[in-house]
Amino acid sequence: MLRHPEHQYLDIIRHLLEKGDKRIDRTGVGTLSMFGAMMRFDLSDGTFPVYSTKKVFWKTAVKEMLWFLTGQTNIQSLLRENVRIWTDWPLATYRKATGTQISQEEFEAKILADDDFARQWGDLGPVYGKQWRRWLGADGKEYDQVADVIETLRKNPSSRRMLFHAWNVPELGQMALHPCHMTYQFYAANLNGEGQPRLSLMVNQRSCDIGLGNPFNICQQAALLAMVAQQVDMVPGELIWVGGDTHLYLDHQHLAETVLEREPRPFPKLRLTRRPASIDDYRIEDFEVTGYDPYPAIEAPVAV
Ligand SMILES: Nc1nc(=O)c2c([nH]1)NC[C@@H]1CN(c3ccc(C(=O)N[C@@H](CCC(=O)O)C(=O)O)cc3)CN21
Ligand SMILES: O=c1ccn([C@H]2C[C@H](O)[C@@H](COP(=O)(O)O)O2)c(=O)[nH]1
Repeated sequence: MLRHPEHQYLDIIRHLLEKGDKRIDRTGVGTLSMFGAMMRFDLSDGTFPVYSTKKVFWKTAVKEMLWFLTGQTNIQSLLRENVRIWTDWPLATYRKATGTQISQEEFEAKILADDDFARQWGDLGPVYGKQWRRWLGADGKEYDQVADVIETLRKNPSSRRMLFHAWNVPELGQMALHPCHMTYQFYAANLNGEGQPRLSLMVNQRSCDIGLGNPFNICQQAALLAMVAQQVDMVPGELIWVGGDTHLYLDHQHLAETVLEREPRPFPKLRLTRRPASIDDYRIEDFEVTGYDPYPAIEAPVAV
């Protein structure tokens, strides 16, 4: 039998536990780290790579991807979707600036209720959405990299220039966090053969939190590939994920040991229930996921 593709994830975790380079990182938590990791997932049969060895809240991850695609950078619109994974960063800024010890719940409630407060305290700076959809050029123009890739896929799908990038050097200092998943490069195959062309996506991620971030990143990147493929009348091929500094936070060792004790179960399938008019029109209800039967979730703190 073919080895379950989730073993690629488990192999990285095992490698980090056994051979990871121990260091203090920016957050002060400390990590076991390695440099240069790759995983490949064949999505051509509708597979949706949501790990099974811990429950992954895939809807939250896909909602984050939909939020990137809107071009927005304020957590208010994320909180409206009940996605709370980005609150810690503006919350830390607010606490530091005001000296108050407001709770996360109270802070989120204020962001939701008060637009002025949200404008002042809820913005993450020019992070992913801004760079993907409205990269500000030195010529003063805004560039929609996602729309450009989709147009090239339609007009010139053998192009080697189909990518978007978030590492906007002059704006790095204004971002709450530097981009982690940086380049999204597309590749179309079987352009002259029978049937629909196959679209693949390679993501280059400079920094990867293997316990919390990676499970989200893999399934949201697969969701993006499904959307773009549908928009250009192709079918998903492979998702190829390449990690730079790939690390396990030292307070995630229980997570690592628990997933390694579990035998992966089959990945679920993804079906898009309708064909929205453009890449801007997808909603979470369009994602139908069947056959997801994970082991229980594993709680772990996020390093801020
Ligand atoms: N240290 C760190 N790791 C990350 O993965 C990460 C960052 N920082 N900063 C920016 C974003 C925020 N991300 C996050 C943040 C939190 C969770 C998290 O807590 N996940 C839990 C609960 C999910 C939920 O409540 O819906 C999980 O079990 O997956 C996941 C991704 C990914 N990114
Ligand atoms: O989508 C994401 C976003 C963030 N991460 C992780 C990777 C690192 O652990 C931190 C970012 O810290 P840096 O010091 O800027 O590298 O967030 C992720 O895995 N996935």
